[in-house]
Amino acid sequence: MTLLLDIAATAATVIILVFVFDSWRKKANHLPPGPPGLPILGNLLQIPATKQYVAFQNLGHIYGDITTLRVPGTTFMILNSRKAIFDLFDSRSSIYSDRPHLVMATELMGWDGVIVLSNNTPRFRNCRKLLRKGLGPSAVRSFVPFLNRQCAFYLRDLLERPHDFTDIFRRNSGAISMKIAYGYDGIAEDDELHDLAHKDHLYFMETTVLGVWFVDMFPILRHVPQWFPLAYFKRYSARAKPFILKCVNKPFEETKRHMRAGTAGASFTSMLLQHAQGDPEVEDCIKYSAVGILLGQIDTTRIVLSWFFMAMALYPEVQAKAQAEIDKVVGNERLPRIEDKDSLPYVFAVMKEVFRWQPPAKLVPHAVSKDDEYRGYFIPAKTMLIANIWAIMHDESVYHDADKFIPERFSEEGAPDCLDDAFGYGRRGCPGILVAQANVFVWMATTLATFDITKARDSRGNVIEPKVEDTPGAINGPLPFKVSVQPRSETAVDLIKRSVEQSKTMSERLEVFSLDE
Ligand code: HEM
Repeated sequence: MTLLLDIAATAATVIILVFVFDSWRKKANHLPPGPPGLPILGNLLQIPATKQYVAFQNLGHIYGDITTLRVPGTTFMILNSRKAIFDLFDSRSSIYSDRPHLVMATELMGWDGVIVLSNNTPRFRNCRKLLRKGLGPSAVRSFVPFLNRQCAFYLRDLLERPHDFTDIFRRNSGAISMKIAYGYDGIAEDDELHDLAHKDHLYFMETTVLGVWFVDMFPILRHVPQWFPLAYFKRYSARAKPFILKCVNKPFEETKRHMRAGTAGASFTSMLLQHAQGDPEVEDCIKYSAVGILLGQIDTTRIVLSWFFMAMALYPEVQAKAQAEIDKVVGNERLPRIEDKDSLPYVFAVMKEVFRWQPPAKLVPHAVSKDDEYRGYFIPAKTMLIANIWAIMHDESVYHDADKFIPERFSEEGAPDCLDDAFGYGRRGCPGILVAQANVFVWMATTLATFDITKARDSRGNVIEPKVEDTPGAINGPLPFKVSVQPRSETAVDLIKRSVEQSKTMSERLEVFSLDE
């Protein structure tokens, strides 16, 4: 009798397992369509090393706006339409807010605590809450005088070293993020820290590129020793990790030291630490959120402004129209300010068009935490889904002549707001959006007020045509290019000099802000 029961129970278990496996197999076979791949390599050879967003957009034309691709170790999906992205990343944000697991960046490099690579865990949600407070409307209002003031120094640098515009963007945006995150003046106070932040950022950019590090595809490789001939990634991470940990810890500890000495000004870190009451978990969240500000701000701002300079050289008529608006509304007695944004709609449209024409984050990856179904397709838990922001911004059915720079498109009826896409989606949307927009707007407006940007000439006087070519990597900036940056007039030079003198007399400190919003 017992034997019979055993046999019956075993048979029932087998039937259930077969049923579960069969229904899983049917579902797994019902993934969104995609190109056939090779055994083992899958679609690896169909993904180019550069301009993946164009290849992904082309696949979308063939297979539809959700395309499945397989590479060794993972299956992922490309979202090529605004509708699919909003349906999943926004409307189903509670399950589409994880990140793909990057072994190289998190486990080997030491970035496991940073927000941008975290899954949607309780810790992540606490950190996002802190970021909402520390970069919310009240905080950003308090940053405005500092951001306005900082423009004068940026223009002075541009006047002195017009050819070094990329370096000027890099150093000034680094200084702004150090100030907001820690209350530091990164240039004057601690050059080493400033350089550390940039080095850190480079490491971050190099190690978060998808599909480049073998160890991300074959996580078992994380266990190979450093001396192993192909273990370049191990040696690289061993070299980099101490810098990363220093960049995470040093400015945070310095801020705490200043707080104990009573010399700390307002900043994201100091304001939030006052309310942390020594709770180590909250302090850890603050520390890593502050690093998120450095990583989030430094390169995006440099990139947006670089594309802006290129656009102004390529489209002089746009530049002239924006300058005419500034001359009429602001005049030449003072520099434009963040508060002028609503009275400068064309300049604001120029800013939007830069974000649309060359979105800094062209491909944005999320991962799904649970099995899901969409339009009858199966999306298994842990699948990485990549929003092709570039494809949406260059969708001809939405933005005509999408490769051209046409700010006027935003005054046409029904034009979508590209800023809803440029800063990401759902619970993962960029927490620095208010700071970024205020900062980028005022840099663009003050540049237009005081400088003419035109195509450069070589030593024989021939025009050097800037090429609209981007760098490979997670954040896409232009390849190095030359433009000519000249002050618009003697009056503009005087205005810059006067503004620098006035700014020197203003407080460098950020104002105290409310954490209630
Ligand atoms: C110039 C412009 C900027 C652009 C275009 C930009 C764009 C983005 C995008 C597309 C994401 C990913 C969103 C997603 O996964 O759906 C992101 C994440 C993030 N950004 Fe920005 N960003 C900019 C500036 C900033 C600034 C100024 C800060 C801080 C002050 C910042 C902090 C962050 C952080 C911490 C994250 C990670 C959020 C998370 O993973 O949950 N960003 N940003």
